[in-house]
Amino acid sequence: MSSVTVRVPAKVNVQLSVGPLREDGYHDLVNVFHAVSIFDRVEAKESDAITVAVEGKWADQVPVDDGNLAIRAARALAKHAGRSYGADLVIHKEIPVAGGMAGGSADAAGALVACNELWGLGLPFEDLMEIAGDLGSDVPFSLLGGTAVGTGRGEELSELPTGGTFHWVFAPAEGGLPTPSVYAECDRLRKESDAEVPWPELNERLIEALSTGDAYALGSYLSNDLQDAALALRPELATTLDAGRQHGALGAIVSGSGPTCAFLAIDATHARDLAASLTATGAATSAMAAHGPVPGATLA
Ligand SMILES: C[C@@](CO)(OP(=O)(O)O)[C@H](O)COP(=O)(O)OP(=O)(O)OC[C@H]1O[C@@H](n2ccc(N)nc2=O)[C@H](O)[C@@H]1O
Ligand SMILES: Nc1ncnc2c1ncn2[C@@H]1O[C@H](COP(=O)(O)OP(=O)(O)O)[C@@H](O)[C@H]1O
Repeated sequence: MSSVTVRVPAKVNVQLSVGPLREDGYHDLVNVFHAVSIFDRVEAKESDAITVAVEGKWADQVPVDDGNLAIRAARALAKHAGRSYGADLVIHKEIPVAGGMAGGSADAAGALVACNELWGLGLPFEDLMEIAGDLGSDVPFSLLGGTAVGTGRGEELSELPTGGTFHWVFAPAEGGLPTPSVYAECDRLRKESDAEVPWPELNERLIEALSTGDAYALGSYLSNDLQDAALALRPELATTLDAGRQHGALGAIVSGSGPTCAFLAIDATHARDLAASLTATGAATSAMAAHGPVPGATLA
């Protein structure tokens, strides 16, 4: 087999509850992931060494050395298999980079599936999920897809039933927001306000809205404990969120650590109109309509 291609989705967090800072520098989360129809493609071609090339709009913002999460995933898989393998990885990016949509995690998951196939390892999904959890907190969800709640760092996943399809608009923002900086700002703001840090709990009404496919209810229950931190670091995002609400978004939220803003639309037509309004009014430089849930990393 000379080449394998895997399609892997972006994610939005419909609930992101952040617990206290742990000894290991992470936070315990209740993190409800929802995979959406913005995809990277990871191609793996036979080679003597493990290399990566990146194509697409944000390619220049992605490292092509061992800092690339797809390279790290391929190396982790080869180590797990107990021998050296090669693969020329080519990533076709559509997921905003450092945008709070798990773009790097998606490519790591894509590389695991592509190299497992290219190298004929035949490792079961459970093995890939375990390797994924060591690569990053979001990587297991990029493999699984659909809608799921992550606990621990976010890597311990339980699938959630979703009734029907939800329609979204995502407005990427220029420049990234480093995830560690947003978590650190969240801790700083909490320390400053001397607020009691509640233990994260799953919002049962949000789960009900997901399972019944009730977009109006879901829009009212969207929550992200990192949003205040993202807005403190990037205050201009508040204007983008307000613009989406003014154009009828059922919910408006920073996606994960940001800076991408996510808007829940009424249906596909409203999503298309909302994306057009956000760019036409200058509230966003670009906007992408998408839907969810969609499957995780899948052989194309
Ligand atoms: C915030 C979220 C929401 O899904 O994703 P993004 O919005 O960035 O995509 C995730 O928690 C990001 O997941 P991921 O980007 O895989 O994080 P990791 O590589 O595991 O960790 C990067 C850094 O984020 C912080 N981190 C991450 C996860 C966690 N539960 N607590 C943390 O404090 C730590 O500073 C850590 O060093
Ligand atoms: N394959 C990759 N795609 C995107 N970013 C990557 C990749 N590999 C490493 N990175 C690095 O990871 C950082 C976080 O990227 P990403 O995972 O897209 O952000 P987020 O965690 O906000 O979703 C980027 O700034 C980039 O330097």
